[in-house]
Amino acid sequence: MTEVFINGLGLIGSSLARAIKQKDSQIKIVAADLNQHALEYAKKQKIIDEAVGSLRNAATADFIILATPVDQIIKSLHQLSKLSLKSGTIITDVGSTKQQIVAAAKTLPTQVTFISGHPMAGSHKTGVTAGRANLFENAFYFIVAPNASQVAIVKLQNLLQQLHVKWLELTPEQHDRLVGQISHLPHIIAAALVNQTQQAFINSPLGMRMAAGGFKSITRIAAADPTMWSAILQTNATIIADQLRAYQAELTKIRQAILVADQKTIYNFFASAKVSRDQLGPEKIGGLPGFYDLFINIPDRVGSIADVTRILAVKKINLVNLHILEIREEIDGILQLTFMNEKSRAAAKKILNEQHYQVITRK
Ligand SMILES: NC(=O)c1ccc[n+]([C@@H]2O[C@H](COP(=O)([O-])OP(=O)(O)OC[C@H]3O[C@@H](n4cnc5c(N)ncnc54)[C@H](O)[C@@H]3O)[C@@H](O)[C@H]2O)c1
Ligand SMILES: O=C(O)C(=O)C[C@]1(C(=O)O)C=C[C@@H](O)C=C1
Repeated sequence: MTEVFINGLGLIGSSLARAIKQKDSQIKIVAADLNQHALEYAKKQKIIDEAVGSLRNAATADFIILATPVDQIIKSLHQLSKLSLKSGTIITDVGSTKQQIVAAAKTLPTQVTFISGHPMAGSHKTGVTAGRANLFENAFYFIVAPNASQVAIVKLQNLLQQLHVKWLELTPEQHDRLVGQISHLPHIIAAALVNQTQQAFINSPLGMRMAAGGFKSITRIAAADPTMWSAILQTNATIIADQLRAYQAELTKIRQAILVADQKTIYNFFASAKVSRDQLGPEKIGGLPGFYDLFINIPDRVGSIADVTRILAVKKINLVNLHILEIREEIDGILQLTFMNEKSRAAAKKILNEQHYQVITRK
């Protein structure tokens, strides 16, 4: 019988547990958490089979999932490296930063495999009661596994099959730069805006309560858990500091334009943001109907996208959407191809593989 050990049964850990049980109720889930209430609740709701005291009980597990705040994940990896674990165990984590976690995993014994993971969906809510099996549906799930075999990666993806995510492999540095910009920086901006607004209304406490949709949508994530976010910022400090500086420069630019009534700069500031934001797509990821995506690496040269669409057109494979995901300037682009159904996706995968394109999606 497959045994899964989860350390940290909050929003993310319990969502994974629910999805694993949905895939196969015979899989045994053992969990540890500092919060006894979380464990009792999970046991009662049959989200887990057994609650235990600590990581020391992970010795018989086939999979170990670390789902505590990032600083605690790093500590757990050091603890695990001193335990005698089952040979072939796959250890994974769900932490929001990767460079320090992957470095800490280097101390693990060679008979286990470490595959770092990061589901790119979640909530400002925390705890076991906020979790749900379809939290990550259609979201990206980053895999950072410089030393893992494809066989091990596929084993983990099979365990997490019910999540219905889009798998994408990144290096630790690519990962931390990417999420620094699209996740960590926005959380800092939201919290800073709430703090500054609070100060602005220090003598009129009802001021913030007057806020309508605008303030509420940009600050929803300021309600996120401070423990989790302190650990994230601490483990991605240099990258976030650079991104914050670039953001401050953008604020300085618009401040200057306002002061000198430079209407053209002000207009372009909003117009360029609107074009980019309009391309972002739907607000909600969890619960959307399934899309059939393929991700391929494309070389950074004129005509490379046209080459891909021509190959598909010759085979009469219809594309629903095509999107270039630029992760960093220096590396090749990633092209996201969306199809109407699985049959088209599979046919496209086959033909593009034959033409030596590197397909990076796994299902
Ligand atoms: N919240 C999100 O949107 C989101 C999304 C993706 C990834 N993540 C990452 O997932 C991880 C968990 O986040 P979450 O949102 O589930 O937080 P959470 O607060 O809901 O859950 C964390 C759980 O870990 C437990 N815990 C803390 N320290 C522990 C320790 N030393 N040993 C055992 N249990 C401990 C807490 O009691 C809690 O139940 C974090 O690393 C976070 O960066 C969060
Ligand atoms: O939806 C939210 O509330 C989130 O903040 C989720 C969110 C993010 O998008 O920044 C937060 C942290 C994670 O590491 C991944 C996802």
